[in-house]
Order: sequence, then C-alpha cells, then structure tokens
Amino acid sequence: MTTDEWLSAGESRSASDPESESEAEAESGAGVPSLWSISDAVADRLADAEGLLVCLDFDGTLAPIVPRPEEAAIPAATRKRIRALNALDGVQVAVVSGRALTDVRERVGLDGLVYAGNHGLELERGGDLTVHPLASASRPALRRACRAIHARLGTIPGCRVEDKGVTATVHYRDAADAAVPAIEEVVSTVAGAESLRVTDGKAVFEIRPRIPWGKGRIVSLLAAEVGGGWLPIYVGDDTSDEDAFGVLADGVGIGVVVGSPSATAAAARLDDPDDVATFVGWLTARWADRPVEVIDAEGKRP
Ligand SMILES: O=P(O)(O)OC[C@H]1O[C@H](O[C@H]2O[C@H](CO)[C@@H](O)[C@H](O)[C@H]2O)[C@H](O)[C@@H](O)[C@@H]1O
Repeated sequence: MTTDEWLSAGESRSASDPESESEAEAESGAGVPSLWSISDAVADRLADAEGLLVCLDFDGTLAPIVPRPEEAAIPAATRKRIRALNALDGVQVAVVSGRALTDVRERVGLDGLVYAGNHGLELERGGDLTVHPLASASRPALRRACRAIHARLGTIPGCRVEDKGVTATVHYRDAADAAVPAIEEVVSTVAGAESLRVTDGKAVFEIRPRIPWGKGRIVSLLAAEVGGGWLPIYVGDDTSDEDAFGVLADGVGIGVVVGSPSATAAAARLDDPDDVATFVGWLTARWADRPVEVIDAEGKRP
C-alpha cells in the first residue's frame, strides 16, 4: 500500500479525534448471544455471500492468554484449521493483532494470509509489508517514551515495557494491584508529553501514535478491497477489537467476541480460543459444503 493509499483510507475521519474509531454503541456483554445459538442465521449469511473475509485477533483469540507474552502460542490444531479455511475458494483469512507484524506472523506461521500488526498500522499482503506513514513518523517519540517509562518503572516487579516499533505495550499482569495506578500515571504522563495516546487492554496499557487508526479501520479497508458481496467476520477478545466490532455492527458483517466482556459491540460470543478453533472448523465445513450456483452459458440461473 502506498503512502497516498494509507492517508486517503484515513481521510474521512478527523485526525484530531483519534478516539473516534469506535462507532457502534457498546452494549452489555451479558446480552450477547452465543454464536452457536445463532448459527442458523450465520449459515444463512454464508449462503448469501460471494466470499468470506475472516479476520482473527491473536492473543486471547487464537492463542490462550499466558503471563509472559513471548510464550503465547497458537495450538497446532488451530493452525491446521486456519490453513484449511484459507485454502478454500472465495475465502481470505486475515490475522489482525496488536503485536508487531513480524512477531505475529512468525507465531501464526502460515503463508497466504493477510497480516495486520500493531493494531492495523502495519499491513502485509502477498509479501508486501507497508507501515502507516504517520506511524512511522512517530517512531522516535515512541522510542523516547519507552526509554522514559522503563527508567521510571523498571524497578517495579512484574512491570515490563514491550517496544513494538510503531506502538508499545506496558504489561502489568505480574505487578501488584497496588502498583497499577502509579504505572498508569507514569504511562499517561510520558505518552502525553510525546503527543502519543494510551489505550488499555488485558493487563496492559498500549501506547499508540495519535492518529485515527485502529483495527476497525484496517478491517474496513480489507472489506472494501474484497468487495461488497463478501461477508466480513471478525473474532477478537479485547478492548482494541471493539473498533472492528463497531465497523461490522448493524449487519455490515459479524463481530464475535471471545469471553464475556462487560460491554461489547459484537453480535455474538464464543467462550475461549478452543471455541474459536471449533468455529473456524465450522466455517470451513459450511463454506465447503455450500451449494455451487449454476449459471448457464447465457448467464441465466436454470
Ligand atoms: O491484538 P492481540 O493480538 O490480542 O494483541 C494484544 C496484545 O497481546 C499481547 O498481550 C496480551 O497477551 C499476553 C500473552 O498472553 C498477556 O501476557 C498480556 O497480559 C495480554 O495483554 C501482546 O504482548 C501485546 O503486545 C499485544 O498488544
């Protein structure tokens, strides 16, 4: 993707309002139906679709959450199911992660997928990796922020700074609960001084460039590319995935949240990464079995 394409894909929103990514109202997660309770309706959407764009988050969705980020791994059976789904005609699987793109691509370990890293600021299709130009410009500020945060928080047990190039994550999963407000204060002060923004996630603070771009924007971009007849599906478990659920709300696609969040814009939920693997297998079987439309030489349906 060229610089112009990145910038024009973002121009419909105000650059001064980076938080404007989430559009749909989040509703109580308790009211979201299990995906399996609405599987007939999902099957109907599949039957009507010309193609399937299946976007999958990584941590907490494909890989179970673990205390140390470097130990997160996708089960072999899940990898096999994703490969089978992506091999079908009319299907494109995309992995959309907060991790750096090279990190998540290596952990998934499959060719032929679309990979979006750093919450969609990096995109790779067919071996062509590009980075949002405004995010690239923020790298020096991000690096300074990582150093400053590490200098101030490096002595807090269980607190770690993960520099991912165009975003960073401050982990506090192993820190004492009592230390979290002080960690948040330091992260927010340092990021603010560098004109970066802070979002939250599962036992993390994410530091991101102050531009209106997130997982929702990348899902919109991918959905526009495959075409209006394709059905976009997004499966994710964390706060940053709400952006993607938001753009797929109101029947645009199907957002599926993993777990039971207190509020979500997703249309359905799955229990855990094992349930996600089952869903990937179910999609594969449904798509492979769907009736092939017959059109005669004159372009008519008999
Ligand atoms: O968008 P994702 O693919 O879900 O990535 C979001 C963040 O995931 C990682 O952190 C999370 O998973 C860790 C390993 O299970 C866990 O220890 C941590 O508490 C979670 O927040 C990753 O380390 C971050 O860089 C990603 O932004």
